[in-house]
Amino acid sequence: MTCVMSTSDSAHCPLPRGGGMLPYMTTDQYVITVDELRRRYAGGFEAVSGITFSVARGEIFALLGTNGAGKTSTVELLEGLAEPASGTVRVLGHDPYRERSAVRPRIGVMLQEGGFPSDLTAAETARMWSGCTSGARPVGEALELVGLGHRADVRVKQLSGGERRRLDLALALLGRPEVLFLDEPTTGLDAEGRRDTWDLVRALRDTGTTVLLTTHYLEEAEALADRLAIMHRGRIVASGTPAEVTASRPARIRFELPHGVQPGRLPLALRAAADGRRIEIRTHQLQEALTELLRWAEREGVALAALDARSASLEEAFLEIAQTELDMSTGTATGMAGAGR
Ligand SMILES: Nc1ncnc2c1ncn2[C@@H]1O[C@H](COP(=O)(O)OP(=O)(O)OP(=O)(O)O)[C@@H](O)[C@H]1O
Repeated sequence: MTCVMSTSDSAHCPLPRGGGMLPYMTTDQYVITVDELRRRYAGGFEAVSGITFSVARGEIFALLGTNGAGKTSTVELLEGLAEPASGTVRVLGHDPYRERSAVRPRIGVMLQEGGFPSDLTAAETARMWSGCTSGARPVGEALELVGLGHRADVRVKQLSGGERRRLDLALALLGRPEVLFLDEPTTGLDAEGRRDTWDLVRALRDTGTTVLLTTHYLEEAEALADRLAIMHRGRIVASGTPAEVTASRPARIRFELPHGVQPGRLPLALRAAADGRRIEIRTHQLQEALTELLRWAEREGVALAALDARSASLEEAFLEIAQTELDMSTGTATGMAGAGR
């Protein structure tokens, strides 16, 4: 949990190597830069193994990954809670660990688990927090922002898990942070709460706040992130905009052939996996393949039941990447080109 206050900017960032930087950006437009970052725990286990990325001002950047991939370990380095084993981190032009006093006032942090005194009400908790935050917004405003205005006088121990997550977010927002770190911000929220949080995060981005979030919900990353990086075992294995990450994965066309029409009658290029009458085609040329299929169906007078054509979702891309990485680590894969390597 963080106290959030305010000071002035002096962005001065080293250039990150690798695929982390947008070509049209200059270094001072990046508020977070990470270069060859490593983190080791006592005992020598390396949880973060040389990652490089950068986040531009006013951007929402998502860190995704399998359990234990190193997301929280990375975010803690960005928040200045621990010192890297090697590599560099700059947040708003400063080393967040060594120049903590310059960085902390300008960032807001929502940890995975916020520890609140359970006997205080939501408003009392926020007021306590506000006491160590310079330039804090009014407590009522912070609670309203996260939809907790009507629960201000309820004790923390009586709030639901989702409401506590919202209170956590309200505290992170108290100091009007320039950079907001959100570690799994919507875990425990219902569908409506999740959508509300997405709207709030987008609104913050639209007013210039830079947001770095971790999430297990791929749908959340797809809906929110301007850019993202997928981590696996301490390394970034894919990165880019959601569209870039999914574009490298094949699209899918599914349909059922009518009785009496054999899969062998499909145009040659489209013959793909057939499971009885059910056909699945995987293709990197969705438009061309679909056009060819529909023309063939019209020509042959074939009705395609349950026709479904779609680009790969982030979830499919993620699962494929995770599986490929797993296969590679057990020596059974054919290989994978990670965009962020
Ligand atoms: N204090 C610690 N000491 C030793 N190892 C740790 C410590 N904290 C985390 N780890 C290990 O580091 C690895 C990365 O953990 P981390 O919490 O960063 O992953 P994550 O991607 O955030 O995972 P999740 O999605 O499950 O929250 C894991 O293997 C974890 O067991």
